[in-house]
Amino acid sequence: MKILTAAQIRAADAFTIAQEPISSLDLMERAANAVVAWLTQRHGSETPFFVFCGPGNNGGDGLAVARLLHQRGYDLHVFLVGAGPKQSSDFTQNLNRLPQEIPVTPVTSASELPTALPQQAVALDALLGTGLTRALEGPFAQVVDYLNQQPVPLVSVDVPSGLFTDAATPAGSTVVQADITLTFEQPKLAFVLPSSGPNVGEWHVLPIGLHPDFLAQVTSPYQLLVPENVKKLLRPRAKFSHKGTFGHALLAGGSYGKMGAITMSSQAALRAGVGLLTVQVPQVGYNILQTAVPEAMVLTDEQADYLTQFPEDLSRYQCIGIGPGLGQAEASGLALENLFRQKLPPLVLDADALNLVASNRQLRQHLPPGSILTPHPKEFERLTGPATSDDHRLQLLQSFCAEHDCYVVLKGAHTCIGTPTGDFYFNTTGNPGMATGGTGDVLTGILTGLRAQGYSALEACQLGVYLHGLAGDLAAEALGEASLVASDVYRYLGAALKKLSQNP
Ligand SMILES: NC(=O)C1=CN([C@@H]2O[C@H](COP(=O)(O)OP(=O)(O)OC[C@H]3O[C@@H](n4cnc5c(N)ncnc54)[C@H](O)[C@@H]3O)[C@@H](O)[C@H]2O)[C@@H](O)CC1
Ligand SMILES: [K+]
Repeated sequence: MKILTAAQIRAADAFTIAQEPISSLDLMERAANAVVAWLTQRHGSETPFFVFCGPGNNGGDGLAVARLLHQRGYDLHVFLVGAGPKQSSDFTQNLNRLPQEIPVTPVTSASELPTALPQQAVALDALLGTGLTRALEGPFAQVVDYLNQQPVPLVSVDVPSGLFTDAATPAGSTVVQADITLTFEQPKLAFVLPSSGPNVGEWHVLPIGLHPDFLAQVTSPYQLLVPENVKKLLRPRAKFSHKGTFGHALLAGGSYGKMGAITMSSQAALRAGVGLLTVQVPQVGYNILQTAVPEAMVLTDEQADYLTQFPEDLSRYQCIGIGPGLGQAEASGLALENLFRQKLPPLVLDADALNLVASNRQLRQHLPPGSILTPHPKEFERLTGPATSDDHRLQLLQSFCAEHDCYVVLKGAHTCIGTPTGDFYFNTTGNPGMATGGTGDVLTGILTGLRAQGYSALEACQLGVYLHGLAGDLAAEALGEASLVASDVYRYLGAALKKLSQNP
């Protein structure tokens, strides 16, 4: 699903209005009906709604929602901020349509607001949407500060007011802290970025029938990974297939005290469906691997406690995953340098393999093209230098992937896949329970297992990241978020694969 800029959304509105054709007032009515359908499914008519409207079309949405909720028997209170000569015509028309029984309070300062909203109420933020051009101040900022302190659910219409959708929101500015954001037709970039995402709360995309021709032809470097698209990547297993059909993966890593990491990667690669798995570990890992992962073949290093070499014949492997539990011994770095000089199958690099690459210019310069790197933000910044903002981090991601012709899976609440072509894919699965040691090792195993099966680097990233989060979601559903551990993620990988393949 494409993530569009505010300007593209305006163009989509205009195209729909001209081509469907539909008046902008009726399009607003459609948007308002979608919000009302969502709200009335979750709140009975005993819930009073307090609707805070700005002077533009976002405020117009709020007024239309207030009228439609009133028609359904809800108790409504409307507050107007900034209304006057600059109000939009659809706002004015909806204000004129508002039934007289709904109390309307113009607000020029916080003193005109009720001391506190009743606890059973829901507050609706329809102050400003995608038309935001500057940080909030004056009565807008005062009302937002007030709303953020109210002990009631705060639902933002389209966008939390004060949040810029596709540019950085100035630090320290006043922004609605929404519990829920009901956004129209397409998600916005700010929703998936770490500094702005928390303001959006739980977000839902409400279709309002923008013209499909426009949505099909508009281009955006930013996409969301949604099940409808990810599912198409899955390859069914043919009846006459055998273990050779599903590739042979090599995982390399582990060191004294860190054998769990490579063990979990191994489990994950197997659960991702790889046909054969060999694991290269220091000697300390031999018994551990053979016992914990009987399905894997194990090769041991000359060294007892850390890796100093890779197998000589690499031609039998369709993918090599390196890094989980590797450590940063100098000899391991030298082994990587030697490896990068050879003709290699596709690589997946994680954890200490990334730290070794970050601290060694030779390694960075000879990064094999087409590699998949899976850093968390700190590991990423070791590779690229510090990012000063979310936007800057995306720029660094784009230039790193282009320069090294590689795929970077930047891990986070909405993991972002950067590609050599400059396209970005944001994940939609996963939960805070996965913020626990070892889930990254599981991801490395999944990506290695998928790549070895013949999925392209981009397919493996999309499918792997999505399934990893989905497995975590299924695990959290069964076990709760707090006690979720990394091994639960690979244990639920089969269920995730099944769920994705059955998705309608
Ligand atoms: N036909 C359409 O265009 C549709 C628009 N929709 C709604 O329209 C919204 C966009 O509406 P608008 O473009 O009218 O913009 P907004 O309602 O977001 O903002 C209104 C106006 O406020 C002014 N403004 C910007 N920053 C401000 C600030 N910091 N303080 C005070 N005023 C400020 C600007 O002049 C802006 O045009 C969307 O977010 C969505 O809610 C929906 O009704 C769907 C259909
Ligand atoms: K809003």
